[in-house]
Amino acid sequence: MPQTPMTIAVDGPSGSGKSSVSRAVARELGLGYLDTGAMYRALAWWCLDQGVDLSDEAAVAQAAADLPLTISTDPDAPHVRVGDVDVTDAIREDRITGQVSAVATNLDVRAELRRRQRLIIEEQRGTTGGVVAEGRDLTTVVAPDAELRVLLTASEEARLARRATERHGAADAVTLAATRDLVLRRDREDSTVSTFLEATDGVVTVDTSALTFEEVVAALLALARGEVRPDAAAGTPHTP
Ligand SMILES: Nc1ncnc2c1ncn2[C@@H]1O[C@H](COP(=O)(O)OP(=O)(O)OP(=O)(O)O)[C@@H](O)[C@H]1O
Ligand SMILES: Nc1ccn([C@H]2C[C@H](O)[C@@H](COP(=O)(O)O)O2)c(=O)n1
Repeated sequence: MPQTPMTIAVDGPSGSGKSSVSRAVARELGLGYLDTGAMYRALAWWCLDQGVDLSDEAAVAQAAADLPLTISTDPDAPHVRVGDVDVTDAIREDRITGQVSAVATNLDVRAELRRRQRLIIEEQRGTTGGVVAEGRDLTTVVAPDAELRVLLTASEEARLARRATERHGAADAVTLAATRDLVLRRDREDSTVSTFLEATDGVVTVDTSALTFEEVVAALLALARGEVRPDAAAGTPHTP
């Protein structure tokens, strides 16, 4: 546990490696891990389960206010529950991935989930000593005062290949085409309400396109431990 509380905020587009890298960094530093995308996914799941029309903005905002969500911050045992239902796996299904942006672009929903995210971050700072929190608006809106803010990027090609390999075991013409919509359309829609394609002032950009997973984790750990000076200039790429 760090001597002074530490929040590491990580943003980036789909497939840049936010979830997997943030979880590994949290584990290594003994911090909590907060997957904010899972909160938007859980709300989408609940709306569909309750028969709420995702295009009815007022109804979806009300669902966000009522959402009986429990999310684990243990990087070794991530789980998400809505009421008594464990939705950890269900929220990763394509039907949720394909529709979650409708929920995530609702501004009332964002206000409510950000409120909950800030509470979790504060709670983690007082218990485990901090948290690695990842999503699309952590560095800019949810935790702009985080001790370390990182934007993970990767080329479109690299991101599609990673997701295709994860979903289908290979990145060929067919699997890349099947993955394209779930990655690129979603980023297009999500970027209408958040800034995660370019770094804002003071956010360190790590381009992961040509880095292995282990190299990206090592780069973030070096930044967190102060072994590498985060260049305060906006969007300065970091090369480990
Ligand atoms: N540097 C890397 N090189 C190769 N594969 C990677 C790298 N980083 C992550 N991956 C793999 O890429 C896939 C996507 O990573 P991850 O789920 O962490 O991305 P993400 O940014 O959280 O995406 P999303 O926002 O869609 O949830 C995973 O299968 C992960 O293991
Ligand atoms: N802070 C966040 C986190 C996530 N979202 C949106 C973007 C995605 O479409 C969806 C699920 O995120 P993922 O699990 O794929 O990272 O939630 C957001 O708008 N803001």
